[in-house]
Amino acid sequence: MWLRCKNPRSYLETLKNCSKSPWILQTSGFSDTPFKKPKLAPLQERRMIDRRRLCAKGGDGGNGCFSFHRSRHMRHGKSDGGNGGKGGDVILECSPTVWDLSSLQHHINAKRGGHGTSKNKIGSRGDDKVVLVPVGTVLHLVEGEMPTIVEKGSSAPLNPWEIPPTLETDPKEMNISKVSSNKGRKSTSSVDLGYFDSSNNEKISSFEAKGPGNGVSESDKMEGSEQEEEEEHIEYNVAELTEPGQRIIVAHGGEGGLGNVSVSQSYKKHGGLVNADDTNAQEDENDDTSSLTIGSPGSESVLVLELKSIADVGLVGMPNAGKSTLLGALSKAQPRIGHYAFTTLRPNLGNLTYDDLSVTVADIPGLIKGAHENRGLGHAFLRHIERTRVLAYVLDLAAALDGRKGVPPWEQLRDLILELEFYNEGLSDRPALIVANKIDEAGAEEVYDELRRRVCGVNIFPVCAVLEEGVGELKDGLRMLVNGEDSNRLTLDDIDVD
Ligand SMILES: Nc1nc2c(ncn2[C@@H]2O[C@H](COP(=O)(O)OP(=O)(O)OP(=O)(O)O)[C@@H](O)[C@H]2O)c(=O)[nH]1
Repeated sequence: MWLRCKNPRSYLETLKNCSKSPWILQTSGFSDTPFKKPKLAPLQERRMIDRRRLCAKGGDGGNGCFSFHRSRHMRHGKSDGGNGGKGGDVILECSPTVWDLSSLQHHINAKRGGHGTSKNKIGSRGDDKVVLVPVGTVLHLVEGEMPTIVEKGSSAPLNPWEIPPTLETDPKEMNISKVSSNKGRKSTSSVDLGYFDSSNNEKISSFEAKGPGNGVSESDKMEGSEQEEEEEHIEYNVAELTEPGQRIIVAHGGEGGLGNVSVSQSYKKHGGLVNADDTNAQEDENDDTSSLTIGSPGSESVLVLELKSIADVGLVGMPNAGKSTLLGALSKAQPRIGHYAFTTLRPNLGNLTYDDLSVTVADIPGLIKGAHENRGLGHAFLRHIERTRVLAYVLDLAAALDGRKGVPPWEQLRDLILELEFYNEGLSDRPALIVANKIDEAGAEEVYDELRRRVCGVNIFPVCAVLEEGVGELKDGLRMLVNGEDSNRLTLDDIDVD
């Protein structure tokens, strides 16, 4: 039986019911095809995003409360305003479930801390904003504080009712005092500020910067000329997220303001307040310390996140050389395989297991001549090769056979090395071997012999990835490379093109 629906709502209702009944649905157009084909996302949208700019802002601290306890018997009661809560941090967490940076927002703000209230109630701590990033994310700092990594320390619980220490009048120490005053509430959170004292149950250390710009203090930056300030100064590789579960704070929450309990304790300590019940004294206190009750703003930072795959072996080759097929033959990975170029749009990872060793293999999207000038899929993927220990050049023996438009394997090899070197000098300088793929094709044997004559210095493995022929020998070759038993490298001098 056919159903006819003109109203889209009733169409949906009918669609729902349709799954329960054997009836066939016909849309208002009365076409023969009952359902429309889902639209595929355009190619641009499916591309891997492996570089993203991120603006992070920690939550502002909550304000301290200025209140006095009053009752029928006590007209001018004691101070009872609680401290404001600390703002939340913006945290990046390394997760193996995330493939690329496409799900990352450009602006990330953590929640602000709650305000303190009367009866000495401390404001709630602002929620942290935890953002998942892929394994192998590298951070470059454009603006703001250096990120801090979170190291789990002793899990001894803190007393949440610990009374905050009094305020120091020294403005330099004041900040530290304010941080310490949050110790009681900190125990509820897994992460907190980097400058907590060692008695804390979590110790957070600053990252050692690896780039040339490291060590430049804030004051040094301020001294720079105006022109320099206008230019974007990036500190490269300030931190790396390489292990699942690793966390890093990129923007700290602001400290909560002091409630008048903490303020008046300090006042008494320094002789400013003689009698807490004295109204004039309370007014003086109000004037001098009102600024201290305001929570400090959360820190801000601008970062560039860059994804670099981490693998032991990188499969490098021209499009259609058979890299994905080879990855499937070497490991249990099931990458997309197609007879057209650029089937692989993002690096695929596979695990190659030996009895005593496990090796990660990355299938890097195809490179073409001019990739470093952003031709083909561009040079975005060349950065993944930086994070591989050894290289396997996958060459298509059949690319130039039978009048096909491809180039012979030795030219493929030369172009690949040139692309790597154009992108980053020395990128090809790592232990390597050659996979001569598609040996099953007619005429490929002769091309293979020619390849052996023209290329020296590294091992060449004839392979048919589709039929998994020669894969066992290749596995042994890769194992020797990863172990360090074979450290042969390939240079342009080893290739005879003409
Ligand atoms: N005859 C033959 N064909 C192969 C062999 N290996 C792969 N192919 C075919 O070559 C085509 C390309 O294979 P892919 O594995 O997608 O190649 P790729 O290098 O990953 O391609 P990109 O994704 O464009 O980088 C497919 O049609 C495969 O079936 C082989 O050993 N012999």
